[in-house]
Amino acid sequence: MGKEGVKKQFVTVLGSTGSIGLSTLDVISRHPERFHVYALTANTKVEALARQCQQYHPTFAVVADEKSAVFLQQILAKADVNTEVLWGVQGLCQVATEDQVDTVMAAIVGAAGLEPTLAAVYSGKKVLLANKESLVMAGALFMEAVQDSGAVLLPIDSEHNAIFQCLPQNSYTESISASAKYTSNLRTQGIRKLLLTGSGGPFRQSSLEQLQSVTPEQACNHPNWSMGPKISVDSATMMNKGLEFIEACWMFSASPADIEVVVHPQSVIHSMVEYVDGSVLAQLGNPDMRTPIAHALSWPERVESGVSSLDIFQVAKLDFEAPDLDKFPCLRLAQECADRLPSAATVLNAANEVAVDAFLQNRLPFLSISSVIEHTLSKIEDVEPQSIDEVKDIDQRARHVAEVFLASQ
Ligand SMILES: NC(=O)C1=CN([C@@H]2O[C@H](COP(=O)(O)OP(=O)(O)OC[C@H]3O[C@@H](n4cnc5c(N)ncnc54)[C@H](OP(=O)(O)O)[C@@H]3O)[C@@H](O)[C@H]2O)C=CC1
Ligand SMILES: CC(=O)[C@@H](O)[C@H](O)COP(=O)(O)O
Ligand SMILES: [Mn+2]
Repeated sequence: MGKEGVKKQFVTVLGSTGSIGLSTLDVISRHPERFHVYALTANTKVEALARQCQQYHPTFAVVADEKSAVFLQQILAKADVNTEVLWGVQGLCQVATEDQVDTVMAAIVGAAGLEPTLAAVYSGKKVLLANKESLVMAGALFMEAVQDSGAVLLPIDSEHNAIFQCLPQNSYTESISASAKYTSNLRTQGIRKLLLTGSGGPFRQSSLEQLQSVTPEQACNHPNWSMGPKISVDSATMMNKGLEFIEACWMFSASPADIEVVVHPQSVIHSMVEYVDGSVLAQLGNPDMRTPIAHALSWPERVESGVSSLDIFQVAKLDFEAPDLDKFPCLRLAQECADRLPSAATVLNAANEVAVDAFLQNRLPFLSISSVIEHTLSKIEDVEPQSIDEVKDIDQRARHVAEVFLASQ
């Protein structure tokens, strides 16, 4: 028990060296009586992970491979830190499922997060989902696993966390227990639609001609949020809003027709829920991920997050626009996938990861990201995957098609 009579949560942070990982540790540090860091994980930033181990003394730390594990062990031995070092996907799954773990922050970027996040779900953990790609690529099977295991799935993505906060009490638990794909039960709860807000990214006001020559540095310069490179590029193409559209369909058992994307350049309203009586509930706050992280970590209670008060007088003005689907075809492609069989979203996600990676390495122009995705979607037939192995196979095939197309450009 902690000081306040609250049972201490043992937390595994998957992706602790990333942007969400760092914000999570910042919130956790403010409440040592509530949270204990059980395990931390990184991919390549071994020295950063070593510093985190020196600060939080987790039971386990996980890195990508054996060589990195040996390097980390050496640093920790010199610093007299008694953390056990594991490596690879097996290590990630172990720290996501250990009996002592109450809560798993799923903050690895991309498809690499699928296995450990699902492992946490299968073990019935409280899963704080930042890794939207895992839900996009395996939506139906992921949500089935949540229902079967009794895991508590809480949204970290700021928009989904905002929607969650604006839903009627208990409705989220009900929506999670709905079984079939997008069995929209929103209407039975008096909800007319979900309004998913997005900033429009750094190129909201750029012309198509200007977009031809934008650089990775410009694409990663988000106007409101400080995030990792992959999601920053996704925001710049508005694929982030497309992935979030699919994420919201699965998470809230909503049909694509129930969700409207609204461009809101200030990122002060983080999303809204419209009810049949005309009421629209919104969640507002400064654009700082420590708010949704603190909300989910302490749910159903509230704790201080370190985020300053929203100065509504300084904000003064809130703007709204419809998205421009000609300038941002990635959003259109993702919305189309939401209406197709689930494998389409798996293919979309895989092709997007390949294309974004190529763009970040200056191997692909910004405007060709959507071409890679459109081509890959046209080459792989839509199916309803029956297992995670089938999802992984579709993901691999899509990556191959996207790479071959890239090489031909
Ligand atoms: N950043 C944000 O504000 C938001 C992020 N999200 C989502 O959260 C997730 C994380 O985003 P973000 O924190 O920005 O990303 P970052 O790139 O900042 O961090 C990613 C983390 O994942 C680790 N990682 C990367 N590749 C692998 C791999 N193959 N195996 C194991 N670990 C890996 C990284 O390790 P290392 O540091 O060693 O490379 C790092 O710890 C994404 O899915 C994103 O869409 C959602 C909403 C907001
Ligand atoms: C903070 C967060 O949740 C991001 O997903 C954010 O929404 C990205 O900004 P865009 O709204 O520009 O995609
Ligand atoms: Mn978001």
